[in-house]
Amino acid sequence: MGTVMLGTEVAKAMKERLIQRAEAMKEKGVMPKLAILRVGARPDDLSYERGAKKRMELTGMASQVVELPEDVSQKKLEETLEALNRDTSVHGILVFRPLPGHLDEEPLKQMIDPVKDVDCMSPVNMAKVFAGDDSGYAPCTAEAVMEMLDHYGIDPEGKKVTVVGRSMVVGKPLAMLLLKRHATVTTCHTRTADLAGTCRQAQILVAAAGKAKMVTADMTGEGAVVLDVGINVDEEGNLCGDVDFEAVEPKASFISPVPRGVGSVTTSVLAGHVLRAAESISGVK
Ligand SMILES: Nc1nc(=O)c2c([nH]1)NC[C@@H]1CN(c3ccc(C(=O)N[C@@H](CCC(=O)O)C(=O)O)cc3)C=[N+]21
Repeated sequence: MGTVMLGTEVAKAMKERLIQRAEAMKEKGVMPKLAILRVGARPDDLSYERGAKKRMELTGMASQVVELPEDVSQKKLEETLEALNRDTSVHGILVFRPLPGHLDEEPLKQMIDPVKDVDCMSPVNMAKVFAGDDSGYAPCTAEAVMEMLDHYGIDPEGKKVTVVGRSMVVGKPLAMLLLKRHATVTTCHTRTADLAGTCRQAQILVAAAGKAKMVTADMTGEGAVVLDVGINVDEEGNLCGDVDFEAVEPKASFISPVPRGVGSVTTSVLAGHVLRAAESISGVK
């Protein structure tokens, strides 16, 4: 029987500190503000958007959603991002990804102001994550996994950690955050020869592949800590993770659910990044 790692509990613990910091900024005349740039209406984007707006509101900060149609032109998208870069009332910018297929993410990555880049889209921030320099912003979801481990007193130092997935939003940067904390990290992906065996070896197993219920009981070692980063939407429109929770839970020592797991911490990490951006842009703290 595994202890269920509730992201909602972790978020609750982070909330007071965020409120205090936001309050201090507001007393100095700065209202920290997040701008979300969304193209189209993917269900996972909308889920994140709901969570992020709620978290900003609960911690006393502002948010604004800029919505562009699914078929928006590259030019219009770039102009919109430029305008947010220049807007002095905006401290953090989050561009939902992946973008629709006809759009090119590359110029946006180069363009976003690294200081406002609260979800690590810019190569400047990504390079910092890889260098172990925490003066930039790591992707919020990758950092949320670390917050979950810390909250539940699980130290990755010296442990065998397997990360399933190598995306630039979670898998790859998370491997770097874990390495910084002295874990022995294995990254698995679609071409990994013995995926089940590699996962079974892990003391901490992180599922970030984006494939519903792909982590099964036979892939989980006895007593493993299992973190589910997957945000999938099933046929009925319900959120579900990358882990088959029912089957894996009896073998795990700790396991995070979806929803109310890592995703609910992601928005708290995001709110913290917006605060840090507001502090550095306005020069007050
Ligand atoms: N640049 C970028 N970075 C991302 O990290 C990113 C993205 N684009 N595009 C969309 C996906 C999806 N995603 C979620 C994060 C938190 C919740 C979340 O807070 N979920 C709540 C439920 C919220 C609700 O549905 O009301 C929960 O799990 O309990 C959901 C989805 C981040 N993504």
